[in-house]
Amino acid sequence: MAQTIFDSFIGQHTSPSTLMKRILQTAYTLDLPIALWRMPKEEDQHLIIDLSGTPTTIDGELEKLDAGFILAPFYAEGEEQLYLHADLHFNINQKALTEGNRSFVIGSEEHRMKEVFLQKLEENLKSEDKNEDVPYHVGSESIHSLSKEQHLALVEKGISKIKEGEFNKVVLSRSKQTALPASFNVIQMFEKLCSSYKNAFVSFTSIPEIGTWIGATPETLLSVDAQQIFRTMSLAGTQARNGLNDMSRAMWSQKEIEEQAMVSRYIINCFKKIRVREYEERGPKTVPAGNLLHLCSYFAVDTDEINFPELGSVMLKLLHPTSAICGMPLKPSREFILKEEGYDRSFYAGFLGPINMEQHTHIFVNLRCAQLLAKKAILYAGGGITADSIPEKEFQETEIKMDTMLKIIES
Ligand SMILES: C=C(O[C@@H]1C=C(C(=O)O)C=C[C@H]1O)C(=O)O
Repeated sequence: MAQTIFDSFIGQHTSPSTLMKRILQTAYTLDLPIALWRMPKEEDQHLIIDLSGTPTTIDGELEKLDAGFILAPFYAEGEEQLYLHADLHFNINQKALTEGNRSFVIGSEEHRMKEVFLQKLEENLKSEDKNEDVPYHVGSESIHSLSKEQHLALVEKGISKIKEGEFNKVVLSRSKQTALPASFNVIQMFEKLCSSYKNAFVSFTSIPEIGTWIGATPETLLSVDAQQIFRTMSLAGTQARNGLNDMSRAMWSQKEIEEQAMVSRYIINCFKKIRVREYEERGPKTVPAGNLLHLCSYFAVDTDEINFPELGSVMLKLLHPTSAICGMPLKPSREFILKEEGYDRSFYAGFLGPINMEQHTHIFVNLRCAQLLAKKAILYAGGGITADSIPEKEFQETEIKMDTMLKIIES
C-alpha cells in the first residue's frame, strides 16, 4: 500500500472541508461511488473511492476482502450486499491518500480512471472555492410514508400477534419525508452529525444508480480489531435523554428490560449454534445516543484463543437481522414485517461499515439514517414491540428517533 502525503497537490491553506468538497465533486463528475465516515469517539474522517465505478456484490465473506466498505439492505436474498473497494483512501483531516492493494493492469479502465481522477482533483483544488453545491447520486424513490393512524394500527396488529403467540417481539418501523432547505449542503450536514453525535458512527455513502444515505448510528452489528477480538452488542430499550447527567439515574420498565434481554438471548443463541462458549458478556448498562438513552450489553470473543479466524463472517450470517431491528423468533417476525409494514426498508436497518481497513472491520446497523433525494430526505425509524407495548408511545419513539436526523437537516 502506497501512502502519499500530497502536500504538493493540496495548497497548504486548503481546509479539510474544502478538500472533502473537491473530492466529492470530482468523484460525482466521474460517476464514481464513494463512502465517507467517522468512527465513534474518533476525529478522523475517512473517504474511499471505488475506481471501477460500480460496487461489487458479495456474500459476507469478510476475511478474504480487500480494504473497503460494505453496505447491505435489511432484507437481502443472495448476493445483495454491496462492496466498495478502497482503491483510493483519503484521511481528510490528515490530508493523506493511501492507495488500495488491488493492482490494476496498465491500460485497464480502473488504471486510467485513477490518473483521470487525480488529475481532475488537482485541477479542482486549484479553482477558487465558491459556495457551490456538493452533488450526490440520487437513487430511485420507493416512498410510502405511513400516516400516524396507519402506524398505530400496525403496532396494534403486532401486539395481537404477540398475544396470539406468533412471536415474542417484532420491530416495526415507518418512514417520513422532509423537504431539504434551499441552502442544504451535504458536507455541512455530515460535519454537524460528527460534532453533535460523538459516540455514533457517522456515514455518508453515495453510489451511482443506488443513491445516497447519511446517518449517525449508535449500534454495532459486529467488529473484529487488529488483535482479532470479535465484538457485538445488544442494544434496545429507548427513552428520551433529559439533561446530560441523568444516565446513572435512568429508570427502565419491565418492558424495556425484557425487550433488551431478548436481543442478548438472540446473540447468545447465535454463539450456541456454532458452539462458541468462550464469550465475555458485560452489561446491560444505560448508554447515550444523541437525544436518547438505550440499554446495552457487550459481547467479546478472542478469536485467536479459540482458533476461529472466520468468526466475523460466520456471525454476520447468523446475526443479521438481529432482534434489535427485526424480532424474536426471527422467521415469523420477519415475515410479519415484510407483509405488514407496507414499505421497503431498503438500506434502513441493513448494515454498513469499513472492512479490513487498517486491520479493522467494524460493521454497524444502519439506524438514525436518511436517504437523500434531489429535494427531500426520507427518514426512517422503528421500535421494538412486545406484549406490553402502548401504540401511542411506540409512535412517539419513532418520532424522537427521527429527530436525530431531522434537527440537523433543518438547522
Ligand atoms: C429500530 C431502531 O432502533 C433499535 C430499536 C430500539 C428499541 O426498540 O428501543 C433501540 C435501539 C435500536 O436497536 C431505530 O432506531 O430505528
